[in-house]
Amino acid sequence: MTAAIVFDLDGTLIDSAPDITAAVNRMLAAEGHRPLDLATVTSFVGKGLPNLVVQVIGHVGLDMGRHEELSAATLEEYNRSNSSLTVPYPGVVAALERLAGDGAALGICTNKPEGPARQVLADLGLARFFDVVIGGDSLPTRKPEPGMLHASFAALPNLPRLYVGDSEVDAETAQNAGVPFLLFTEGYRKSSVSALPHRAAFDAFADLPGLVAQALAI
Ligand SMILES: O=C(O)COP(=O)(O)O
Ligand SMILES: [Mg+2]
Repeated sequence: MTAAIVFDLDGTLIDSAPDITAAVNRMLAAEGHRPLDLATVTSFVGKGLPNLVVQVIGHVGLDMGRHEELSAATLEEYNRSNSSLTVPYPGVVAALERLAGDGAALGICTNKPEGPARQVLADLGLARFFDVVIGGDSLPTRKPEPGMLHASFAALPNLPRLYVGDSEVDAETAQNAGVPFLLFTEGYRKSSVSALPHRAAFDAFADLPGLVAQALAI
């Protein structure tokens, strides 16, 4: 099976919301605010760090005029510790090993800033699988604009393309880029599975290699 397969990161390959929440809460603590719970912060993940901070500011009633400063503070807190509470979803490593072993070229297209994305991939032993990592600050646009996904595939061999993600943003990005979308249902999506356009959906990474083979056979 030869394919170019690009993955979203947060909520798709890794459950990173606990470290993101901890970073947000360290920023809030420095502002004298009580912590937010995991579900609240998780609901803010998906459109990149600047958007997450917009939502945090709105939620707790901080001054939106301080967005840039609070974004920098949140990123600094996240960079201080971004993989201690973060784990790959079950079966991710085995699925990536299988896909790579079958000859697939793999990439990452995440709205997380590129620096911490690379750091977390390295810390969790996942960096070796990926020939390209495009982050939310790598290009002038971010998902759901199609540019990041186009750039990810452009860095990989010219093979049949698949994009794997967990969220509304990913489904929209795949549509905008004209790439078949495989939806991981156990990440951070807010809509029902049926509301998100997808070629196939899966809730366990053990099923991914089979779904990829099916998608390529169409
Ligand atoms: O940082 C975010 O907002 C989400 O990142 P993702 O694109 O890997 O889901
Ligand atoms: Mg995601």
